[in-house]
Amino acid sequence: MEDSLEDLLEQQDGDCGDDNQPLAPKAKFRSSRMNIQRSNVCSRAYFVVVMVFFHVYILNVIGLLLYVHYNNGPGELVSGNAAPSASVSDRGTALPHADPASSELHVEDYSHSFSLPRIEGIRVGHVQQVSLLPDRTHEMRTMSLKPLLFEIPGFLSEEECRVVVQLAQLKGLMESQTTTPSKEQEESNQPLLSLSTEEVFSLLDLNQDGLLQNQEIVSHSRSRDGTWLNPDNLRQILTGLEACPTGTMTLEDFRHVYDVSQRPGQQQSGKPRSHFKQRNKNTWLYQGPGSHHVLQTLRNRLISLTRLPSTLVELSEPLQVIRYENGDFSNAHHDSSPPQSETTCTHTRLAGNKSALTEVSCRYLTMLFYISPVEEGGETTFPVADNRTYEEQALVQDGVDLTDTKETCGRGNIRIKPTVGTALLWYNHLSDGRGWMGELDEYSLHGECPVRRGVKWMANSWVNVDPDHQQQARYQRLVAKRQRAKPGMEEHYQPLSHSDLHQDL
Ligand SMILES: O=C(O)CCC(=O)C(=O)O
Ligand SMILES: [Fe+2]
Repeated sequence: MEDSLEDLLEQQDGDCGDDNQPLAPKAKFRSSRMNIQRSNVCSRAYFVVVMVFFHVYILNVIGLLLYVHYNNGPGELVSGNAAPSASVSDRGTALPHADPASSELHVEDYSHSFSLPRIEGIRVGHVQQVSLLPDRTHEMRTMSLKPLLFEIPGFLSEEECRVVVQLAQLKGLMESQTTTPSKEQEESNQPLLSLSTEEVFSLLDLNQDGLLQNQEIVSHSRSRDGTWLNPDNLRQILTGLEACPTGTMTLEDFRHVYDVSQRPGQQQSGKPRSHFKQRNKNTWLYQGPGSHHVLQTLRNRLISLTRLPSTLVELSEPLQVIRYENGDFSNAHHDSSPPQSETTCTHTRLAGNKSALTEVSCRYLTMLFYISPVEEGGETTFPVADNRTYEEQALVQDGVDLTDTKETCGRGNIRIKPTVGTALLWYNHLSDGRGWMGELDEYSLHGECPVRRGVKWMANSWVNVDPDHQQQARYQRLVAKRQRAKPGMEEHYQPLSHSDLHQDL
């Protein structure tokens, strides 16, 4: 009986085909037990279990691949060709276009996949090597963590700086000046800068066609920061414009609306007037295809360094070039605005139905370039960088106002000397914790100390992002659609918002 069982087991073992060696007689019984176990291993149930695990594993791998695909793919659709991390070629590249077929997708279907990379600061003083040019690396030093601020010496060569200055001079600069309003001015609601109605009209009329268009007025939303037109003026002018049957406003129409908006008691906002003060001359340089290769290079380096989607950068404001003369300065301010339900971003306004809301600048990050040597003064100050807490009231201590760079420049936490070719990069907003732009980083407060000797040239590159990512997606879809509707326009393509209002060089 035992023999026949053993025979049977040995036969099964043989079926497995892995051990047909003759066994020594003493080991025979033990070997039979082992054979029983082996025969279990080869059973159908075991085979089924292995196959189930195998299939589950394969399904997991496929699921993971699909997840990665759908998280990257649509992001690129909205964002265009993300530039390769910090290694972009120094030549200007063609403007990437959204894939027409994919852009038919519903906005909400892919809005979750937006993501804005951030450079790691590690700690103050940390230096990282970045490769922006094929033949050299740059050192990027962390200056503060609140805000996340970096300094990159030699970001531009001296020759590139000269080109940018010359392009700005060729284009021509516009005066930008605000003065401290006196108490009486505040009370009587006089404009911050006494400009005649004709002068205000002319400043607003960017294309100088003798008519004001809606776009021209809304592009001045920066006046919310205290330049020569305050938000109440702006709202009243916009309302007046909307009432014009032609959709444009002549000087006569404007005179009526503007003069009324200047009368005491007409200011609707109860908010205190901004104390932002500045004096400089500035202009805007388009950086898209067809522009000077140095301007394109600059933008490509920004994309490369920040790893931001290139379309996002390409749809942002043009390069602002500023000239500060002796005594010129800008008081401490934020370049961007806090996300609020009663405001909307200027740059995405064309895609929105939020025309009743106040338009504000939405700038995820600032890149500031020093493009000339400065003999003395002109430092960039970050008065509260890396402070333990931020409180607006604490900015004024013992009668000393830290936002008043004219008086208190030396007291700021960080003061950066302008060195030709150096770039500063900082994030104006925190992350929302989901990879998109969140709250305004209050610590990004900064200003410019008065130029004491010589002239200072600098440039600002702002990357515009709408905190409402669906609105940003709608805007980018609209631009892509407009591009498709104008085949052959690629060579001369300009972003819809700001560049439409500034002549191309
Ligand atoms: O010139 C500087 O150092 C700062 C300028 C600035 O903050 C600005 O233009 O927004
Ligand atoms: Fe600024």
